[in-house]
Amino acid sequence: MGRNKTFRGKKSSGGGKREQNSTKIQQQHRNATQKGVRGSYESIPNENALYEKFYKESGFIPEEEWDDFWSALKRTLPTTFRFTGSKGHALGTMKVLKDTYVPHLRGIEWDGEQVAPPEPIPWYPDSLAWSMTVGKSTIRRCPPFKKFQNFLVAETTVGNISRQEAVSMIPPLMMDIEPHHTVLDMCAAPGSKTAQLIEMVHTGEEARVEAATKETREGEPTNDGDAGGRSTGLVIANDADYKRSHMLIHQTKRLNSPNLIVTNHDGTMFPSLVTSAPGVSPKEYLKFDRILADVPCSGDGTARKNYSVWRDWLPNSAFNLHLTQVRILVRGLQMLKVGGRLVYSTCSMNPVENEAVLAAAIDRCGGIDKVNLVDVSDRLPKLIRRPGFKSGWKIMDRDGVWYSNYNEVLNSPEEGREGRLARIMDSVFPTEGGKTDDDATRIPLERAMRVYPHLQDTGGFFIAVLEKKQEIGAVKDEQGGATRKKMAAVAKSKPSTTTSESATPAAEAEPSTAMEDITTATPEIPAPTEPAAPPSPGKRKLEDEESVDSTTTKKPKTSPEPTTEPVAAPTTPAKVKRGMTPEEPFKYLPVSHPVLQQIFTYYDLSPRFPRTCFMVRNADAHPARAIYFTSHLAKRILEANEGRGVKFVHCGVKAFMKQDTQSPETCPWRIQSEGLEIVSPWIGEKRVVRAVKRETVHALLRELFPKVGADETEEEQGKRKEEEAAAAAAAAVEAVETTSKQPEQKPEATTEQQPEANPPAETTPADTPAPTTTIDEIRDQVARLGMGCCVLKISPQPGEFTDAMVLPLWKSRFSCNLMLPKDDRKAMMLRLFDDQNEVRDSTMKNRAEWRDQQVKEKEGAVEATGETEGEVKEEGDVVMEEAAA
Ligand SMILES: C[S@@+](CC[C@H](N)C(=O)[O-])C[C@H]1O[C@@H](n2cnc3c(N)ncnc32)[C@H](O)[C@@H]1O
Repeated sequence: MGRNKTFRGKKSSGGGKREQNSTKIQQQHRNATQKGVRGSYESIPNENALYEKFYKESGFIPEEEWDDFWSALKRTLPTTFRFTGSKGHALGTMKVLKDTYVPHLRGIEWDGEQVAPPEPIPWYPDSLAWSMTVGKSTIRRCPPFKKFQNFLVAETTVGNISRQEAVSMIPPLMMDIEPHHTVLDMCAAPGSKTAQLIEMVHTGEEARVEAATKETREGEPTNDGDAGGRSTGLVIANDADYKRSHMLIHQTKRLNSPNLIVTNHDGTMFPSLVTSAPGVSPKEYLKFDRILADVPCSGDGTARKNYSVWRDWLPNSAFNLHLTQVRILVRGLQMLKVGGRLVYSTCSMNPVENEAVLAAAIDRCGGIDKVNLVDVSDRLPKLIRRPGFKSGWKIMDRDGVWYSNYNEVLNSPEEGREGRLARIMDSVFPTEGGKTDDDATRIPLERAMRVYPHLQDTGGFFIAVLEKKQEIGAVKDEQGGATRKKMAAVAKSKPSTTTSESATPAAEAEPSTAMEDITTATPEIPAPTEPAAPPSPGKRKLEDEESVDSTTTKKPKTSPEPTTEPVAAPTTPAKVKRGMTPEEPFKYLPVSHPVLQQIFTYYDLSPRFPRTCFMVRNADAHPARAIYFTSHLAKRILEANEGRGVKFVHCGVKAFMKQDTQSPETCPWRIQSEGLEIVSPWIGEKRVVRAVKRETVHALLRELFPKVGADETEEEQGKRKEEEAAAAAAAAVEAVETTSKQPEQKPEATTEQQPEANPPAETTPADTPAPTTTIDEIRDQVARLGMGCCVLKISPQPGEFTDAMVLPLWKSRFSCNLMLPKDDRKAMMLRLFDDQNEVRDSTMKNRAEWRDQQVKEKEGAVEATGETEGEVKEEGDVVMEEAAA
């Protein structure tokens, strides 16, 4: 790295004179990108004269590579996906792909052509990310691919696989996250990278927890600071858009991380978070070990999947975003610990949004003595990339006129400065050009990484790793220079009609305190206002969004004017827009709370388990429905910042849910499947069922209510049928609730580029005979258990499973039931047993007959679903209702 980049671009015509052909180009562009054109990707021509001119004439791409670059940009992007979850789990699922599916997908010829099987992405560690180029129609019609697709869909639905663009996976890999790190993801929605960050914080956790549980259990006091082997780090995922911050919750939910907080703030003014206890003076503030600033950008590197780039791309989109990008980066650097790392990334290839942003932000923070770029050229050696530009880039305006420096802009015809050029700041131009390589003040911009579509058949991307060397102190004022003042005045007098107004607030609107270093300034939090309406133009096309919205032409919502006033502790939730729900408060339960005590006793929970981290979401701190678990640090932050106006949107994993029970000896708090991995290592043997056999798991998956216990008397049979009918009714209501609870936004799993939305089990005839299975191995154990919730622990054994597993089980009087969502059940049957059969409910017929009889007897007085009234039904779990004892 380090070669000075030269550009072959057409020389600027002096003072920015309009090129002769600019009007023609503009007209061509307008014709090709008529506003309001809607339609499928295929119906939009992959043409945009200005876009082509910009990249061709700029010289960013070496001439000999131009044809490859340009044709790659026009090709459909390969489908790429990543195995998610804890590393052991992800590796296990990946192994199924590798060993079971890929061998059957090799050497296939379809419609007279060789079809390539999926391949691991060469630079992604442990082969956990894969790519495939096979077309949709082949997937739909070619049986081995169709079967493979069923596997992909099932695993994506349950969250073991995430579709994510290959280049988007790079920034987290550059962050070197450790399990104790505090991490901030400043612009996080929809959350593909947040998911990676969370996975990284939890690296090695399973083994650490297992080791911790093997330590002496008896007589150890509850230790508040002891995480029982759990990771002590934290991820704060933030997005300025309220709705999108909720997409983050959906996207990260499957990871069940108690070490995650979701916030909703404008990243340019992200509030300083207090970590010291209330009343402690001086206050202590959170600084981050790692920050990701995956900022809003023009997205011109996403043209292969985002047709709006072809339709709408204009060079001035980048000018509009540049200032917001600089501000987000500067704010991130302020909040970074000395020695900490910040990764800056965009899916744009334009230096205005990349190198120019880095140079401006580093300059504002005091130069490379304070913040420098890290040389990561030895990282991910199989990733082919190009170095960042040292200098030499030029700026093109919307008429296709090139400018080499800011003077050319200032000296351009009057109409330019007052109108079409008003948003060009001097910081979009190179500043390092005059410096030699050994100049101690030179910012080594070449240490950044540029990824181009033609290099490894990906999208375009930009990544830079920054390290904070010293505290920053007060940052330079962006309005300081005379030219900038002039620019700001122009911008102020002439409100923009472009799409990025709120993304580029006039410089003077920014509260200076928000830009001061938090070690030297009184931290301020913008007063609670309506949920921040973010600058939308930079919203990168979601990996999961296949809607046809433009990223560059959408009229943004207006951001509320920020205020620098310190916030008096609000007693009521912030006012919210219609249709948005105010967040419930987070209230931690004292260990002595009778409900917690009941839970601890019933499950014989180890005293080593961090008992102080259970909380509820209501102002009365009343455990009415759900009890959540969070990490210690999340608790500290939520409590220390209560009443400071910080917009916490989400935190905590549901650990226990309230269940209606008629039997007094049954604990009404069942372990929620989300919290199973957290709680199960610490519960006592009296609520554990142990198994090793594959057939036991298969039988429990295939049969909804396997019978347990001895032969029943007639009276017992009646009771069992009563229980099962109630359970079936509950499950029916649950299914309805689960469907209606789907969030509005599509999760990543349900995209157009997703392997065909062609649900496997419903539409695919079973191609495997129903095996004979039995739960004999656990029948007696289950029969001896008291009714209610317990966990099934499956240990690895030669010839059976190779990995340990834990599953939630509900023991009724005469039957048991794996409390798994339907999708999880199906995915497991396919993954573990290659079984596409429907789940069986052999008691259904009996129950239906019995219920009909009851209904007749009561003259229709009892509606099946009415029997579940008052019961808590939670998304994803099959709720079991106990029969009256
Ligand atoms: C490129 S997307 C982020 C993609 C995300 N990192 C991922 O991997 O899924 C940019 C995001 O920034 C958000 N955004 C825009 N302006 C922002 C601001 N001033 N502060 C914080 N977030 C902002 C947008 O709502 C959008 O969700």
